[in-house]
Amino acid sequence: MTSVIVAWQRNSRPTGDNSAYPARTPKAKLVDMSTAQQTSPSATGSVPTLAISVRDLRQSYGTFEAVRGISFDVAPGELFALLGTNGAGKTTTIETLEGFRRPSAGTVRVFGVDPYGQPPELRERVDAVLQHSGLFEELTVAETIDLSRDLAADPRDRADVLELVSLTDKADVAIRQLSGGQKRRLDLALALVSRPEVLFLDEPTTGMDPEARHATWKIVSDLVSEGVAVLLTTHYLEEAERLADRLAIMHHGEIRVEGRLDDVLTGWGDRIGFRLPERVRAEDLPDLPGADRDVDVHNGEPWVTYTVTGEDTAGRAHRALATLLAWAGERAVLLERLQVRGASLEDVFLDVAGGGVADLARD
Ligand SMILES: Nc1ncnc2c1ncn2[C@@H]1O[C@H](COP(=O)(O)OP(=O)(O)OP(=O)(O)O)[C@@H](O)[C@H]1O
Repeated sequence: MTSVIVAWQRNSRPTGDNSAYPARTPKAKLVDMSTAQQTSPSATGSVPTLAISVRDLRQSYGTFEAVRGISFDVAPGELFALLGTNGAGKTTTIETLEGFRRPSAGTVRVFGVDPYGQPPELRERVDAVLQHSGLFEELTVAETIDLSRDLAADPRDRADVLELVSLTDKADVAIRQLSGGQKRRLDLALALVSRPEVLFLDEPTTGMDPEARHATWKIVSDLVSEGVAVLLTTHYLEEAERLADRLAIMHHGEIRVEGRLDDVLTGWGDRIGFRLPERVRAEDLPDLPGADRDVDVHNGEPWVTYTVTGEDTAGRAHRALATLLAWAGERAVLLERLQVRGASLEDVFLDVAGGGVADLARD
């Protein structure tokens, strides 16, 4: 009985729910991960090729609409990163996919099945690292893992799981004595015990030191290589850059940008930047063909950025740079710390957070 409570608590949201939680029950069926995704039928009897499918999802808390008509898919062996500003609706989306909330409108499917209430055919195949883990503070690490193992049909060995997350030397330590980052690693360990085919990771590396974070990235990429579908939310953009096959950026409940990282960054243009020379006024800077100019303050210094977007970005950035260098040469102006670079995910994110971006790179 205790183990059921632990598993339920570990996957539950503590407050403010808008629907009753379905209690988790012990897992009973053995799942062969190598074949399950090809052979498990959907509710309609067809063989779904998508692990996760979200269509026109809307989710409201009372009169407040937290998720406003989003759609995306995740295939087996793919990691999809859901990024976004605070309160954008990422956790709400994951909780809906986990089966904790019924959509206000639209549909969500996991292997073709409606996840609401965590139906038995999905319990075997899905696990999560949620933002609020709900570990029992008085239990040891080993006892906690064992309780999760009791619920799994084909659990990983306790020693293997502990080694995977580098908690072997903490096996006999009580949860209350773990650091925040160690607790997060234990959360991940618990999600790995049951060998899930779909893994929801809601800010899984928050509180981890850089080494633990890198180790977690390796674990997650190995899982994806083995065919696991992962839906990740994170505020660490580097994490998304390292792990994501595709990503979406949410803002105010909507997906504003979606696509493969390379496509998104290419669509966001190239940047030519330099420190504003002392004897040049911002209004005296040249207009460069096909480039938008912006002057602001970076690290306390005036900084000029020309952004080139649209068709043939590379060619136009090249021509803009040539024009700029000719202008500087004619005036004997030195362009300090001159740089030409592609857009970063941070550029895209900040544009989205600042509003005013057009949807781009949508599949
Ligand atoms: N139980 C709830 N009752 C009412 N409003 C809620 C509830 N849960 C979330 N919200 C609101 O819904 C919006 C989306 O919240 P959500 O937690 O999904 O965002 P998020 O993208 O995960 O944010 P963060 O990055 O800060 O974790 C927020 O405005 C939040 O205040």
